Amino acid sequence: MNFSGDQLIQFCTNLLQGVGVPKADAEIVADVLVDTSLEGLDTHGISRLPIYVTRIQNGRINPQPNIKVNKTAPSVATVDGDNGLGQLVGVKSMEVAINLAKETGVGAVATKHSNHYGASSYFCKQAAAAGMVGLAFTNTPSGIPPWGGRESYFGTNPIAFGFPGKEQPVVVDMSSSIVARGNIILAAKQGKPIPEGWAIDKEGKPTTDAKAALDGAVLPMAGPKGYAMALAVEIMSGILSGSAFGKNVGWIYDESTQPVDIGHFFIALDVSKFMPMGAFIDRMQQMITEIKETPKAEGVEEIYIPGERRTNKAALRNKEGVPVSDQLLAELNQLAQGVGATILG
Ligand SMILES: NC(=O)c1ccc[n+]([C@@H]2O[C@H](COP(=O)([O-])OP(=O)(O)OC[C@H]3O[C@@H](n4cnc5c(N)ncnc54)[C@H](O)[C@@H]3O)[C@@H](O)[C@H]2O)c1
Ligand SMILES: O=C(O)C[C@H](O)C(=O)O
Repeated sequence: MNFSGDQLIQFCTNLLQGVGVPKADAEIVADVLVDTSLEGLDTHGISRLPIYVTRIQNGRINPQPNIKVNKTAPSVATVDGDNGLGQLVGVKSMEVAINLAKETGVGAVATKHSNHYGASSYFCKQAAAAGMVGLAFTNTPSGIPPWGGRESYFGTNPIAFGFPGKEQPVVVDMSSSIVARGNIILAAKQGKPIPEGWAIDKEGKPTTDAKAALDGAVLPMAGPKGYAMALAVEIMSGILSGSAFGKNVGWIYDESTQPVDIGHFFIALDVSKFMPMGAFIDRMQQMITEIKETPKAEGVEEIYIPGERRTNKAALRNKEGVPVSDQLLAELNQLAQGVGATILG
């Protein structure tokens, strides 16, 4: 069944309020999740809500965090997320980075004691909408082995950038793994195999069995370069923030009640402190036009700018609604009924 963005935001907000998240915070988290689903990232949008809700219910995530901001220098702050929902902590942290950058041109924020924050692109778009270049990094439970190892150590650690653009921001957002683990989680849920080359099992052997891959490891993107990128992101978001890093990050997918202690890092750069915004946008537009005019390889219909396909998908889903599988719908409605929230559909 398809649901509109507004229906989904209302539903997610109610469900989160049902487990004790204050309305204003629930609305922020709902907006991140639904925006992600609208953009077609079904692995990181509302499909993640059941896990967040059950983690709140079993005391693993704090529904009412006291998020503390400590400004340590004119352009620098640290944030303690108090084990709140990652989307909320992420939005608040990027807000701090943007405000610092408005003053000094640059804002850098290291965030600790957080949770899985979903798709990095949201926070980068938040910065781009404020006329900033935005960067977001996060670690996540181990998924990638160090190059040459056969057991995972690093998270699937995404790195993301957002740049203001004429009609839409340019957003580069990618995990350090060959695919985000969300794709493997989804395949395991649906009982489907995964393509060769994505993962190894716990013995370090290549596997196409999604469940075996979740017990094993996801391979880094671009071989050793993905490993190097995962390591850099781990340092930025885990080590520099004072959060857990590597194997010490809690595994989100078990029934433990211990906080996972994920860390993030956010940077905002005020474009207007480098050049007039109009000049930047014109230069961006010239680059985009030149890229689009590149002669196409055989069989290619269009050259896309990073983030463009997600924006196109959002335009489509804003018209047609977001498809929600029967399985996810049943899962969400069961949770909603359990906490007395309005069901979807
Ligand atoms: N919170 C977490 O712990 C966590 C961990 C890993 C990934 N993620 C999220 O998972 C999501 C998916 O990550 P991913 O690595 O699978 O992304 P992806 O492979 O879909 O895209 C990676 C990048 O390549 C660009 N791209 C891909 N195909 C393109 C094409 N044909 N033309 C132009 N650009 C193209 C995309 O715009 C994007 O910038 C991201 O939002 C990421 O932040 C989150
Ligand atoms: O799912 C995770 O553990 C992290 C991330 O969201 C991913 O999809 O890789």
